[in-house]
Amino acid sequence: MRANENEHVIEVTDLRRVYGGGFEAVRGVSFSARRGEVFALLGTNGAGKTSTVELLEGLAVPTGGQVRIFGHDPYTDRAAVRPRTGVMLQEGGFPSDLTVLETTRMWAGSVSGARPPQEILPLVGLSGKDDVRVKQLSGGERRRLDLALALLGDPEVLFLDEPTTGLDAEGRRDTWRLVRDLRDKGTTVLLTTHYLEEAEVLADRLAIMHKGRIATTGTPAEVTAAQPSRITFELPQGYFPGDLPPLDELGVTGHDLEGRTVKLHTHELQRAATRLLVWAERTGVELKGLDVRSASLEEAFLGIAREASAHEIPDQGKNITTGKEHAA
Ligand SMILES: Nc1ncnc2c1ncn2[C@@H]1O[C@H](COP(=O)(O)OP(=O)(O)OP(=O)(O)O)[C@@H](O)[C@H]1O
Repeated sequence: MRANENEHVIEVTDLRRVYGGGFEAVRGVSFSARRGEVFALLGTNGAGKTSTVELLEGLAVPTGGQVRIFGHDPYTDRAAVRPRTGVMLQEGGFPSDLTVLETTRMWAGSVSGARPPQEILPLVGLSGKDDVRVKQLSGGERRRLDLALALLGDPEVLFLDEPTTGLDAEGRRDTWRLVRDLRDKGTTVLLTTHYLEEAEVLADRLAIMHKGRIATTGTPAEVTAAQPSRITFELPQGYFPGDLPPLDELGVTGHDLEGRTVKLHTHELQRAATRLLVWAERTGVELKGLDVRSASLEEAFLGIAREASAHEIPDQGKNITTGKEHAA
């Protein structure tokens, strides 16, 4: 039976993972993903993404909290979960002397109801590579083979660990297209990536992890909207910062001055830009190099990482959450 659309296919509640030496890599992480949703787990190096995903894949037992995939514990109820999941690991680790076709057939042997290799290989752009040995594949082609193997069982949940590392721009876009198609057919995808553009393009919702906790979560638009937008311009000749309209009137929450370049940060971009332009018009000055932009996911990521470090991850904070929220 396939999960219905509103069912949370992945449910993670207050998950904790402490390694042998006592290091707590995952510190109370909660999130969920519905059928046909792409959920991206982002984070700084060592944030705990892999440690979390391994628990979701049933490869280790959580120290605390719980994971449910289709309502089952992926570790203790592996038989119920495994046939419905596809896992694309960071390093496939196949015998490198086998050809692409032999590898795919070998893998298919361990998957119940596997799709024929001839159906899967073209999907990932490996048509015509049947007889090429794995060791002769380029890094990007190996990544495609990793993906092909994860798709053999026609999974309802797909774990993609940095799926486009090593792919060129075209390969990356092909993979994005494939992930979107899978999502549209109802596959739930859990994606980890260091490419923020990839998360921005693919994710329906995302969480940014830092030091074992979720620092923020939401749709890409929600996460970026929480960060200030920016207005940059050159201070007109003969003018001083004090000649500008009062910053609070502009709805500005922060500013920097580098040489004569003014950077204003605001959560009210339209109001700030309008008032600044009206002032420039009335004063008869040109704002050279004027640049008005919303925060990108990359800026949001850097801002969150900076803020999280500055706050030493308190349990409660303005933009720092304990990860206990289930975003709608
Ligand atoms: N087996 C282990 N024993 C002890 N500490 C570990 C072990 N595996 C991972 N860690 C530590 O746990 C933390 C989280 O590691 P993890 O690999 O989950 O992070 P990540 O977010 O996937 O990082 P990256 O983006 O760099 O791949 C790191 O500080 C890492 O050193």
